[in-house]
Amino acid sequence: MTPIDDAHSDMTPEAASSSQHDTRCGFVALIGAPNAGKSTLLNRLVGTKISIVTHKVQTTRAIMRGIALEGASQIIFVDTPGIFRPKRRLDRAMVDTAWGGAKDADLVALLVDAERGLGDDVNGILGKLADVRQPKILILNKIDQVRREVLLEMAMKANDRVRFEQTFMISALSGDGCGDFLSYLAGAVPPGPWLYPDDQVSDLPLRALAAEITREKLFLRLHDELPYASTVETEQWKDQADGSARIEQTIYVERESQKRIVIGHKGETIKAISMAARADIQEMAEKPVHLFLFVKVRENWGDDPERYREMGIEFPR
Ligand SMILES: Nc1nc2c(ncn2[C@@H]2O[C@H](COP(=O)(O)OP(=O)(O)OP(=O)(O)O)[C@@H](O)[C@H]2O)c(=O)[nH]1
Repeated sequence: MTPIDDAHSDMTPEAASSSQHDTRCGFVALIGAPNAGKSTLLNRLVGTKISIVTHKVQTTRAIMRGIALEGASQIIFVDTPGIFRPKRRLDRAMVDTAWGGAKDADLVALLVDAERGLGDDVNGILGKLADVRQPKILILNKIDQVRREVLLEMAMKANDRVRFEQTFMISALSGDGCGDFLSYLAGAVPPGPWLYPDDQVSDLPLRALAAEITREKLFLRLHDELPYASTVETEQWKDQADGSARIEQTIYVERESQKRIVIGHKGETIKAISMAARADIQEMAEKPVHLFLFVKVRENWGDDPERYREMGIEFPR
């Protein structure tokens, strides 16, 4: 018998039967080094494209949430920006945001790229995790690439350093082990009413998601030429009478030279970015989309705290 069943045993039969339908709801922070696979896992568990996966390291800046439903449980994921050694001011803000997300959550899940193993970055995170009070879960990801013995040794080493409630071995890419992880979370989040209607998979407004999609296309196309400090904002989203949406977005870069790169020869680059983004935004919005992209220079963008705040990043007080 689970503790919950015990608690019900002295209730009236009616109360006991209605409480069997009691819901659970909680926040799970996904913590991990850049490229550990957080976005891939989140996309899989939530079943819709919410967090953006790119091969560019450190692209997940703002905290994004995806909501998974499993049985009577609603699991709200807080996808954190990559935790890594801060260099610039923006980077430090990202790290603080990531740990802030962890402290507000009911559970903290550390996702480790098992292919890379327990390097300096993961060891640093393990050191900090020991001070986190919430129940902690270890997830070794990319098991499709790693031998079993290596995985077991890694799991043991990590568990020696931090008291994890549970260790999961998964492949976010193939889905192996992801269902077990989700079932575990469904039972681990606290009893309580759902915070979001069940058809709502993300609390990010469509405009922000649309901006993320364009930013993904921008990075996929220009990964080596553009600093990740470039950003995209949806300035206007108009649902039109014919059922389509007219969307205007601005790509902000730091220098004139970057503006030229984004636009490309005869506008070819921006056209390609726009076409790719439009296709994905259309799919997300489930309606035809007319996308208009503008490129503007915003100098010293990376040092402007107001910009971070708009992205949900707060500086420590
Ligand atoms: N082989 C393999 N590759 C994976 C797996 N999970 C993720 N990847 C790949 O790892 C890379 C990084 O994945 P992301 O999901 O973007 O990583 P992230 O942790 O969100 O990265 P940041 O946003 O930089 O923090 C991508 O190329 C994924 O396709 C897996 O289970 N197996």
